[in-house]
Amino acid sequence: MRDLNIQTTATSPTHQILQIFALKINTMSTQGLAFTSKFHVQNETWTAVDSYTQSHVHPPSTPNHKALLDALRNSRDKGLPDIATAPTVAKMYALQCKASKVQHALEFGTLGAYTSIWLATVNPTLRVTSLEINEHHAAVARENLRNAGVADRVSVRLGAALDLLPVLAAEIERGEKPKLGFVYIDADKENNWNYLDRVIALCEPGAVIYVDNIVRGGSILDATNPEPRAQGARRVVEMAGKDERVDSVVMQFVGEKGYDGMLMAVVR
Ligand SMILES: C[S@@+](CC[C@H](N)C(=O)[O-])C[C@H]1O[C@@H](n2cnc3c(N)ncnc32)[C@H](O)[C@@H]1O
Repeated sequence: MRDLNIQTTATSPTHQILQIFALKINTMSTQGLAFTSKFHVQNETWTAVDSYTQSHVHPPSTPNHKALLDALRNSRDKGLPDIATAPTVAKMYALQCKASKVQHALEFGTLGAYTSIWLATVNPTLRVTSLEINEHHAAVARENLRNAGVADRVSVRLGAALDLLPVLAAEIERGEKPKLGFVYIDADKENNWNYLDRVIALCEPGAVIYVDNIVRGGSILDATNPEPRAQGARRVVEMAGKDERVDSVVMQFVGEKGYDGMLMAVVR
């Protein structure tokens, strides 16, 4: 608890239930791969709940189960960092696209295309554009997308997202691509606000934009934290709250990847 400054007593229900460990612990995840928390906060109960619920709502018999597991394994084998979006969260994004009948989704930060594979496999007609600055990540992502059978609908673009965005904007402007119905911001956190600010104009009304890693184990509360990613989380929340183009909310969550949360902004 020392890292988070959360007030519980040794005998409080919160303490008994949560048992937050400041040390990294490895427990088996929902997909049989061990995850470690980015924020050094993991909890056996959170992981067990994810594991139990996912075994029912996303059992191994689900068509995309193997492709997702293969993508995680291949990414790990090829040396990508263990920072893919949690399975429950990625599935929630895929279901969000399904519920909103999204035609075109944009992701900032592809890594090994784990979320892109979720989006494209759950939504058979969805087109995904994903922006990635790291050449090796992009190469592994393309390989994973081919293996998952969705490479024809997911376009991984190599470069800095701020440079790639105007190219996509011109394509949308010319009518070569539909406006965006879903956006997932999960790249360099320092640019969270720059991405949100610039992408709104590319979205259709009602589009949903998520910004990941906002709560960061509670460290969003620390205004004095000089860490640029922590400041990036605070800035996007503060700026989105003032922005008349969107309605926003921050949702906290816990799970096998620890304690975090996302900003959701809906375009007016
Ligand atoms: C947290 S990972 C993305 C995880 C991925 N969204 C998923 O669900 O598995 C962040 C990725 O953003 C990429 N990235 C960092 N800075 C970037 C930038 N300026 N433009 C594009 N991608 C960037 C990193 O190379 C990394 O692959």
